[in-house]
Amino acid sequence: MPGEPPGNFMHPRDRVQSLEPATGDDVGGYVLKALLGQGGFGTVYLAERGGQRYALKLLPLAGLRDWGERELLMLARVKHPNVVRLLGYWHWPDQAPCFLVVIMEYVEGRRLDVWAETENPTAHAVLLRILGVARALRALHEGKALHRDVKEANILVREADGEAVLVDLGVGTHEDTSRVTGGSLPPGTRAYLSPEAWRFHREHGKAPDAHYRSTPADDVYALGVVLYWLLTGTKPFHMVEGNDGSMVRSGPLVSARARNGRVPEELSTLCMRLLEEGPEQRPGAASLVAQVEELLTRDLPEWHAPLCDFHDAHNVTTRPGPDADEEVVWLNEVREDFRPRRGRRWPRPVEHESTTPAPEAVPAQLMEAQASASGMPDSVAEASLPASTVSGRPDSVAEEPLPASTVGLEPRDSDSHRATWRTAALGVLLAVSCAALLSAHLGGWWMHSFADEEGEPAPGWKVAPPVPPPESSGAAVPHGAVSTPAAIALPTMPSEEPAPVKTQNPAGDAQQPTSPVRGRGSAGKTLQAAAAACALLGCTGAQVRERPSPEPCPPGAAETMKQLGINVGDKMGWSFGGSGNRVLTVREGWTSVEIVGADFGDIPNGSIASGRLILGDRVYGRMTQVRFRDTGRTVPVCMELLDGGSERGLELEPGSAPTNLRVFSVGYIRAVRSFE
Ligand SMILES: Nc1ncnc2c1ncn2[C@@H]1O[C@H](COP(=O)(O)OP(=O)(O)OP(=O)(O)O)[C@@H](O)[C@H]1O
Repeated sequence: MPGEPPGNFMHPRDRVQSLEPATGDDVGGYVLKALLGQGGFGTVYLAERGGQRYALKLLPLAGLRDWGERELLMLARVKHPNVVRLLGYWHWPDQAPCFLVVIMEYVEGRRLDVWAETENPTAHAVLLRILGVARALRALHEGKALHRDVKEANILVREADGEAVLVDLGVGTHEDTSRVTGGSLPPGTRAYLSPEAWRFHREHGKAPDAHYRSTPADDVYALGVVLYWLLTGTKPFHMVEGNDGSMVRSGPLVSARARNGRVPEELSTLCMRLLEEGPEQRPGAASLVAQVEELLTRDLPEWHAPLCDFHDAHNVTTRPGPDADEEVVWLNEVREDFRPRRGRRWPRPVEHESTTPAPEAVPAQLMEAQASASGMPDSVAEASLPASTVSGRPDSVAEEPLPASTVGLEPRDSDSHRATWRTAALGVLLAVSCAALLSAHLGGWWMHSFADEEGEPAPGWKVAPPVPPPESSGAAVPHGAVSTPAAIALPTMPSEEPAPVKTQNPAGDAQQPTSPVRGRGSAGKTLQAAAAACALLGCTGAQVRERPSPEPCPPGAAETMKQLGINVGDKMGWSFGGSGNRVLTVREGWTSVEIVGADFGDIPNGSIASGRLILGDRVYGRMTQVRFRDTGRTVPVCMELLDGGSERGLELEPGSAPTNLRVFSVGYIRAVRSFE
């Protein structure tokens, strides 16, 4: 559904949340197996019935009936292999219906952004997916319908045949349907809105009855944004606030090929045509299909080379430079000779655990081949999840900059510690096996050795710190420049390098420029987590750390996020301080992270999110305020920290101790309705 709920929208789901079913529940004979996605309006589950799998979308009836029925109408109208298929619907529960339940075919696959991040596709492969979406749009447009929310998150790449399937017609419209939205902007997601929609908003936004009427050219433009991101790893523009308060583009449009020299010229030209300023200059969907089909006949090598550089175990930085901030520039400016890194992530080598001598660096592609050949998991972030539940990032995020309230950085990318994934994985395996054995047999001893290493555990570490109920403090969640003990710890190991990071005050002010990081490779993390959890839990006997208690958002956070164009579930990158992907040491308490990768809604890239780190079975981050990088404006938000695999909280890295929590320095930050 829309990235941006319409007008003066009060979320009806808040009213029915307690009635909402959960995984494992039976909804009219369909057993909910897994959460596939939760958007601004509905919740989508993988469900099973009679051995068959389905996707069930639950939309609260209260207030959303129009939207739900609109989605039904749209789905019923369009029957196309590249559009998700409607199988039925009913109101649930039968006695006192609260939800519209839409039954759809289950598209087993990955979101387009996840697919791209994992596969590091070629121009040819990208074009095949664009062809599927173009065909879907052609069918919609020929049927006088518009999708109005074309974006990576609404395109699934079906595992079985690789076809792109368009989902979420919830804010689509048909020439016969009545208008549901208010306001001068159409529903949809800001980064994908056409220039003419923004122009209309600028010129007529203040008029009470102004209503932008979307056209097929809006869908085509949005597909252009998708294509541009697939080719370059960045959005064509960032929207920034202009002098008059309206949203304007951050700079001129740079061709896809200028951003990434691996993009074939003709494909770049096509992409730029989709992004033309004037709607009449863009091709219609039918013409687009024909042009794409024609381009697919090209057979030059450049069409079959990966568009981006591969991640490998150590290339977490791009190019060496006299100044590390060069990479920050890379993130924000035109780069002719650099590409974002994509492809399956590498197991992070566990340099300190492995005693194997470092082999020579192995080219990324070759390493990938080795990884596949051996059958070892090469992408743990995705290996253990149903494909379509793996969420990806909407922008080139996992490879970005940061500040932080951190100390104790442990470099991951040192040449002197190079090891292949094989030796690294073996190292982890051995370390974990040992950890498990030791914890089982020598728990007391280990606890003792911990005390030796860390000194007396800090008071309160034996149980997860209770989260004070919001009423108890008078404020729901601390925000503003309130400081709990700083989430800064001293380096714990002599081998750790001094932290090349800035420090921050509790309000989250960045005091030094940031250094960049790259996406985290996460294979082996389960094992590492096991080791770390064992270190923290098993060896201390009876203490079991659990998740922190749920908490509501700070007052005003939901409204503010809505105004900023951020919906519940939206994600962006975050980073703790330092240069590069790092394990670093933090403590519970107030902390700050940098929002990295792109603007998050209207929050500028590089702004500082602050909140608390809480130790449970993992380290949970609850961010309750954001300070804008450019204006210094501080607003309440409700966002949680996810790790690089989009799991809530940060995994404890080996070597964590109660007062010195070792975590990885980058991940995702997600807008939430409450802290669960
Ligand atoms: N038929 C399907 N098969 C598999 N996964 C699906 C299906 N429909 C939706 N999903 C997954 O669920 C996610 C949310 O679905 P959808 O976009 O329809 O919900 P929404 O509430 O409208 O979300 P949003 O407000 O974010 O757009 C999708 O991004 C996709 O990953």
